[in-house]
Amino acid sequence: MSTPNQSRTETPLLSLRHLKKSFGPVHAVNDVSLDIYSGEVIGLVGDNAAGKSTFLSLLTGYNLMDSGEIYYKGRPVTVKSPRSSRQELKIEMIYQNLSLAPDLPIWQNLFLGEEITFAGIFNNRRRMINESQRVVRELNAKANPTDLVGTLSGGEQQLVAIARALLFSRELIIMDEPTAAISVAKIDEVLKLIRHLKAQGKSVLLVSHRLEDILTVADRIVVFAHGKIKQIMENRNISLEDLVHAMFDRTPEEEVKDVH
Ligand SMILES: Nc1ncnc2c1ncn2[C@@H]1O[C@H](COP(=O)(O)OP(=O)(O)OP(=O)(O)O)[C@@H](O)[C@H]1O
Repeated sequence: MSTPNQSRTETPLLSLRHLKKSFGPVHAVNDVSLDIYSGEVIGLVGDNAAGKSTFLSLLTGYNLMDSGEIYYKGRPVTVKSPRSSRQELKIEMIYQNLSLAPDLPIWQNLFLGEEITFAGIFNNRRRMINESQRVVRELNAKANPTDLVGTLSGGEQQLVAIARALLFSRELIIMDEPTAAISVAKIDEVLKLIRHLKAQGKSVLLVSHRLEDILTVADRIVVFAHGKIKQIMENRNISLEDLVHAMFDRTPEEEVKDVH
């Protein structure tokens, strides 16, 4: 197994090698290799149609790759489905729309599809509520496990989605535009949660068009363009201008001019 990042000696949580996925003539992901380490936050950026979502879908099992290899802690894994991504790669994907059921209480949302049962038959409601209480408290949320998700604020709903990752001991949390649908006041809370996950040794892959969020929390920034990784930047003293330049080869002023 070749390593694109020679500077670190520990075994990566995930090693991705030469991932490829095409849709007809479109090479959406074209020979992407990346190491993801435990306890790091990676920001994923790129222009529209750069291939970010397709790349993530190969990790979460929603699309099957045409070729390439994925190693979990050095062991080769074939991702066959979303379930195998969750169970074998320990990935939790948090979508922009959060994919929560508003009419169900927090505890049922947390255990949806992965219920704790008595001998595989009856749901163990009491245990699921207790476990939910534990993770909700760990995240310093004020909500109760029996509260309906639909009654929670956008920020609290984020928390429920993140609590799922803690509950099932996922190791990589992928967040797709987590700050797009919430108020500016709540953005800091989400960034705080990302730091909390990192402090727990979890890895976070953060996709966001809010580059200031990426610059605030990411350890490394991966720039996608035309289905490939164009650049991997250590997030040290990077300015917004540097990042925009890496993404578009243009200055932010030129970007703004183009938008108007
Ligand atoms: N299911 C699909 N069928 C056909 N083409 C697809 C499919 N999914 C993605 N593509 C194409 O693959 C390319 C990469 O798209 P992708 O959604 O991965 O980019 P992205 O970087 O996530 O873009 P955005 O930031 O706009 O969401 C695009 O040209 C897109 O049209």
